[in-house]
Amino acid sequence: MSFTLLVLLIAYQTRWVYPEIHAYFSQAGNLTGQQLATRSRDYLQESLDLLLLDPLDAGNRQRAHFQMELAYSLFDIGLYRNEYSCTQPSLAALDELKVKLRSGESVLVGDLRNSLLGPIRCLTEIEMHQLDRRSSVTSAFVEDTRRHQGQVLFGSVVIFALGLVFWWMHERHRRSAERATRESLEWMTRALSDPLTGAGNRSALHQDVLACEGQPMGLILIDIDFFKQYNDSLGHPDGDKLLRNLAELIDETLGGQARLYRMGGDEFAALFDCADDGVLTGYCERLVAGLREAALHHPDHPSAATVTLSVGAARFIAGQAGFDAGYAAADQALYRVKAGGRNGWQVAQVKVVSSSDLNLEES
Ligand SMILES: Nc1nc2c(ncn2[C@@H]2O[C@H](COP(=O)(O)OP(=O)(O)OP(=O)(O)O)[C@@H](O)[C@H]2O)c(=O)[nH]1
Repeated sequence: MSFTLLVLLIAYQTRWVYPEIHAYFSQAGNLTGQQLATRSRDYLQESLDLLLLDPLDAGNRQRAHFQMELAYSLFDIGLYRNEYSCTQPSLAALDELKVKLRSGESVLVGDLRNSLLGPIRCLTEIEMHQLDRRSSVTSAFVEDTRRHQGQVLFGSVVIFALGLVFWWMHERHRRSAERATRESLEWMTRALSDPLTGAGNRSALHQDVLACEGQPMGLILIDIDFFKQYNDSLGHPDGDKLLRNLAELIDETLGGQARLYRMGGDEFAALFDCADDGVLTGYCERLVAGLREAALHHPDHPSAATVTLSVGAARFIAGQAGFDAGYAAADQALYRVKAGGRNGWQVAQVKVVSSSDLNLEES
């Protein structure tokens, strides 16, 4: 936009200002009219000087005649004849004098004054008038140039200001778009995460599985044993603290390679790329070992002094059907651990050739 305005300003300058400048300089009459009159007057002055020196001397008369011819040719132009009334009588007086000089007729000093001083006065008048005209043309040109410069300066300032305004509007728009994107990202993150532990929620797990469509994945379901008793004995705030600590512990234990989710209550899930059962077994063992090492005190555990977990795991091919089957298998494995007295882990064997032929087998 600013660029367009700048181009228009330049076009205006080229179209309107420069032709005006040319027009001023092409007024040859105004600019040279004074010079012709000056030169013509000089020739007449020389002619007068020669004749006053000795009006009878043939050489003087001849040279004076020559000077008069020169003066005459510069004096006898349309501009002077049309605009200055003294021109015609002056040319006539010069014609008369030239005839006298050519014919050898005697020329009186009084005649000289009438014949030459008149034209000299006329030329002086023309000279003065042309000078005035030239200076008025020049000052009009200077004034117009100043006005145009003012217009260009004003235009440039306006264009600069418009540029600033457009930049500011663009910047404002960009910032508000950035803020909206950031807010919607934050909102989406909040919508997909558990506010207590910061882990993902059930929707996030679902979304992540679908994003890995077709890949072999591992799923571990983790449930705290006797968490109700923990809460009852230490209170819910401590129960919350345990949930947060466990989320961190599981994350660290799995080496940050698994994504962690809180499925609700005291149940967590871990999801990771998993090409074979060895990886799944390895993760379960690391979990149990990590928890044992942390030795988190449980004041009301019926069979242990520390917090224990029940873990069920399964492999599956990512996708809706594969996940449903894998989740059900891991959940059943977890149930079997609970039923078997808790504090342990089990891996459900699932055929993972394709999502259609997933098949549960107990490990
Ligand atoms: N502190 C706290 N407790 C919660 C939260 N969500 C659920 N609970 C509690 O977790 C407990 C879950 O109880 P149960 O489902 O019986 O599980 P459990 O006591 O661990 O028993 P088992 O799993 O059979 O060993 C309940 O007492 C819930 O009140 C929470 O966000 N914070």
